[in-house]
Amino acid sequence: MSTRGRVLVVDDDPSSCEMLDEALSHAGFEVIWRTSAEEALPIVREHHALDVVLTDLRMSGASGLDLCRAIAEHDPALPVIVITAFGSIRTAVDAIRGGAYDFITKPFDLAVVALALDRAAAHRAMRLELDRLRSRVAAEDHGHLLVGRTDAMRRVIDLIDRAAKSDATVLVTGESGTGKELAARTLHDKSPRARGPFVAINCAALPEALLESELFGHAKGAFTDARGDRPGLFVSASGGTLFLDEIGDMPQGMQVKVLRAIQERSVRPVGSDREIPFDTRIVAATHRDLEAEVAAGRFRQDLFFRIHVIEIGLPPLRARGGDVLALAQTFVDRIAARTGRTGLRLSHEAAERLLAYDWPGNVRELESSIERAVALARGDELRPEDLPGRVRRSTASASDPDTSGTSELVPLEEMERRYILRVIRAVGGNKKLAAQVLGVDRSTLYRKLDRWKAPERDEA
Ligand SMILES: Nc1ncnc2c1ncn2[C@@H]1O[C@H](COP(=O)(O)OP(=O)(O)OP(=O)(O)O)[C@@H](O)[C@H]1O
Repeated sequence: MSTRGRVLVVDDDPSSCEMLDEALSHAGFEVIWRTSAEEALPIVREHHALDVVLTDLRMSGASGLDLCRAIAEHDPALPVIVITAFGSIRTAVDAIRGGAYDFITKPFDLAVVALALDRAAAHRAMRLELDRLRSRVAAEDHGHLLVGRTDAMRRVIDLIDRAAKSDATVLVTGESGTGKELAARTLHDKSPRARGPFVAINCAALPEALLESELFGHAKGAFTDARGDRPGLFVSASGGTLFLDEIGDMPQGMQVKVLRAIQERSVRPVGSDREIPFDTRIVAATHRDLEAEVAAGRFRQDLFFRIHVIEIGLPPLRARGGDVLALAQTFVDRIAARTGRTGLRLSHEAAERLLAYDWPGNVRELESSIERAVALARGDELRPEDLPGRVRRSTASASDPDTSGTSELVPLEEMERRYILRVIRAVGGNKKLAAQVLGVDRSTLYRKLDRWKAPERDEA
């Protein structure tokens, strides 16, 4: 049976308690009563389902005000209504200052008491709902955290921390799904601009004309649909960060305009002759090798230098094996928090498959594999059969073409090729670092890779 709420009545006069009990129960409340603050407090501590406390102010022993303070400490969302003698408004004011939600003066009308209780119970419900939403948002915020304990990720996180302190333009590089956008967002969140907007746009997803008006804005009448002036993203991200995703895919015509905007720190909206200044930090990202794009004449060198002030390179997931399970666990926990399935866990066998697989789609692929596994799992344990086929079929030997410990006899050049690819993989695809490890210069490394004409991923 649903009631109007559960009330704890506290009064040192048992007959008052009995009277309130009878009247309020009759009005549809569930009543518990105690004749002292000392006896009431354990009820507050143990009774989690209380909606409101109704207490007399003056009692022998601890006062209603003392009770108020103790409750505020133990359960600040539990409202307390104090009953004061007529004419002692000052004490009522003191009670409110001491944390009481409301006060009622004696002699009271029972209908007024019931209304005050209703209001307090509704307030309690709202506070609880707010707390629940807050913790959900906090859990989602948690989703902004870059998970990573391997050296490769620690270096990335350290670089983000340092870059966040400056206002320099940053280029985030890495294969698809390695967390470039998340890194950009983390950089923004850690920067002095954190309170400003974080605006992201995918430069590869829009046709050139649309991209231009999105980035720079347009004046009223600039084209058929332009019914009013509209600021572009460079301007609307002022005070914050503009994330230009897939900048390597931006058409050449736009590259010139973006370069000019970054240099001048102002934009001219489409169809306008007015310059609008902006104060926006630029973070760009690409999955392409921009240096190679510059060499091939597809990306402007001057723009490359502008955006390449600090480079944050995200290693592919296969180069941070130690993070795979931590990430998987994070995704499992996140789904568990979202759905209330607190018992979800990875089986040992499933964990082994996750470790053996080489994740060409990187963290995004891992995330979607976990989502799928949770959706398919029969119980709380995620089993290998819940994973996508390609992950399920992976075995350590297939994913780690080692150069040692194999009975296969191969020509020296093949051995060299395998070893070079392995080093490249181990350093997260960073060719400069790979060349250093191998003790050759970068051009030698590129020449060899060109000769084999096999992208290193083929091997993985
Ligand atoms: N280190 C990490 N910790 C936690 N979650 C991560 C991490 N890296 C990536 N993710 C998650 O993986 C997914 C893909 O990340 P994100 O979109 O940032 O990748 P991306 O490199 O920008 O991808 P694309 O190149 O395809 O745009 C997101 O859901 C992101 O939250």
